[in-house]
Amino acid sequence: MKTSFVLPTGIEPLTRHPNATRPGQKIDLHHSMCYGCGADAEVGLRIAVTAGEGLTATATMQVENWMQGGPGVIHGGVLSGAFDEVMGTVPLLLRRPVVTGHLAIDYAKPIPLGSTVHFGCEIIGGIGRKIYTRSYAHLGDPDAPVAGAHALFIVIDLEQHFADYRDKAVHPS
Ligand SMILES: CCCCCCCCCC(=O)SCCNC(=O)CCNC(=O)[C@H](O)C(C)(C)COP(=O)(O)OP(=O)(O)OC[C@H]1O[C@@H](n2cnc3c(N)ncnc32)[C@H](O)[C@@H]1OP(=O)(O)O
Repeated sequence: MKTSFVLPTGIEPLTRHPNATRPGQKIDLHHSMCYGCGADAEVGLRIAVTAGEGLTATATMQVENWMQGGPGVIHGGVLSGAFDEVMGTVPLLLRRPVVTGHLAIDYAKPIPLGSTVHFGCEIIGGIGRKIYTRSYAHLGDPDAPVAGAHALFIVIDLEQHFADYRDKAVHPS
């Protein structure tokens, strides 16, 4: 798939944490009100990410009517959010909390409402606090991708990063 995302030189391989989610198991939620994965979010993608071997994962998302952009197809921003969620979850296999620094999406085919989108994702490697990932999406045939993505995630200190915003957090009612 065509992309203009350029990986830097010097990326080093990373190692799965010994206590990471086992292959075939669902990777823990960010939190239950997360737009990407939370079961309690008022509006959300409700994506479940399953750990694969090594630093890989898979996920699925149902394309619901509220996700419409062009007539009959998913909005590009929704798909972008889905890639962000999938790729942002995989670093949990390293047991390192991250936020997105840079996200790049390649849209190859329109995705119809009512589809099930299947995602594959892997961590490419890292440089210091920078973790590089790639992902692709298909509608049932992995040899026919409909979109792809790359992202740079930055490892954060979880408490410090959100310290100024926690009083705004919403909780399940
Ligand atoms: C785990 C908890 C639950 C999280 C839910 C995850 C949901 C899915 C993921 C998301 O959607 S997260 C939400 C969207 N992202 C953000 O809100 C992040 C907002 N940005 C920031 O908070 C800061 O810019 C950031 C923490 C990413 C970086 O700030 P820092 O001050 O910690 O680090 P710095 O700016 O020094 O950058 C660290 C390295 O990354 C590089 N970098 C940062 N942003 C970059 C960028 N956009 N492109 C390329 N490189 C970038 C930067 O050049 C530097 O490289 P070097 O180490 O080589 O000097």
